[in-house]
Amino acid sequence: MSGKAMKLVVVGAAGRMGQTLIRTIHAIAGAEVFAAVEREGSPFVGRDAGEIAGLGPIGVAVTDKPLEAFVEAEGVLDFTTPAATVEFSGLAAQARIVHVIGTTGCSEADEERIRAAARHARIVKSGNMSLGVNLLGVLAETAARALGPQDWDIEVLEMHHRHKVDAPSGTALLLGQAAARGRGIALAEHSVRVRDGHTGPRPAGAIGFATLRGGSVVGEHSVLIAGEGETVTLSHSATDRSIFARGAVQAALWARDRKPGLYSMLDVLGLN
Ligand SMILES: NC(=O)C1=CN([C@@H]2O[C@H](COP(=O)(O)OP(=O)(O)OC[C@H]3O[C@@H](n4cnc5c(N)ncnc54)[C@H](OP(=O)(O)O)[C@@H]3O)[C@@H](O)[C@H]2O)C=CC1
Ligand SMILES: O=C(O)C1=N[C@H](C(=O)O)C[C@H](O)C1
Repeated sequence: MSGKAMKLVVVGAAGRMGQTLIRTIHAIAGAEVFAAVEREGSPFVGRDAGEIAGLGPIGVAVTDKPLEAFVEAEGVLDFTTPAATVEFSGLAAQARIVHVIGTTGCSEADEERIRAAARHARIVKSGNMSLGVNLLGVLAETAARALGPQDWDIEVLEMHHRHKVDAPSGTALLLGQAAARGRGIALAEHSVRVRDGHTGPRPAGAIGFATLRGGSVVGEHSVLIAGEGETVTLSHSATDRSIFARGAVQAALWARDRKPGLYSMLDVLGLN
């Protein structure tokens, strides 16, 4: 383990998570904001990343040249868009640095490109970087295993702010995957993501998803397991994005001395 602060690049540095990451890394002794990246044409290119994040100047100007930043760095923290993340995974693999991916809404084709990059890079990817949600996933898996599909119905409910562009959330899918693992089934074959009109009765063993959007909600998730006359509800409320940023920095530090591969926050947190 190196004693020096880990040199981290924040991509999407002017975004909601990007700014939170800049503030979080700045406050952690074992990590430093080495570079900050925004897309070509962004009005933030050339501005100081600390000023954008409300810290005051930190001497790191936002750049639109990710590879130049990556080759001198040790890790990249990426909460951007699926298209950008796929591109960054190739560049991070080329530069042989750690890539922490928080971006959600990736397609199966995107996931395949990320798996390919993980042959050369150390990638940690999770729909939610917080300790609380990853523990909730473990609890949901245990509950789903104990409460069988003939008598108990699983529904995942989530709410996020009005700006969120993907649904269901990455966290809702992570929780659905955990419940499916508990039941020993493939989520893709049992998930019900939309209901509208005359749907007919609920198929036994389905894992349903419901999505709410509005206001400034950081992230609300519940797994409801409903039986005859009783419902078990497992919930998590995020009130501050710093929980995701701290998890991302922890993931980068954890992956620093690992072999190339695709890891999850369960690996980082020792919950696997
Ligand atoms: N896993 C987790 O724990 C969490 C995951 N997320 C996920 O992180 C992602 C980002 O969320 P949020 O911060 O709210 O979104 P924002 O839209 O606020 O931020 C995204 C940033 O990425 C920038 N960006 C887009 N494309 C590129 C590119 N090619 N190069 C560099 N920068 C780029 C955007 O710039 P521009 O606006 O100019 O396009 C923007 O500044 C979402 O997928 C969200 O679901 C969020 C929180 C926690
Ligand atoms: O877009 C967000 O804001 C969040 N996205 C992640 C998700 O899709 O689950 C994590 C968190 O809930 C916030």
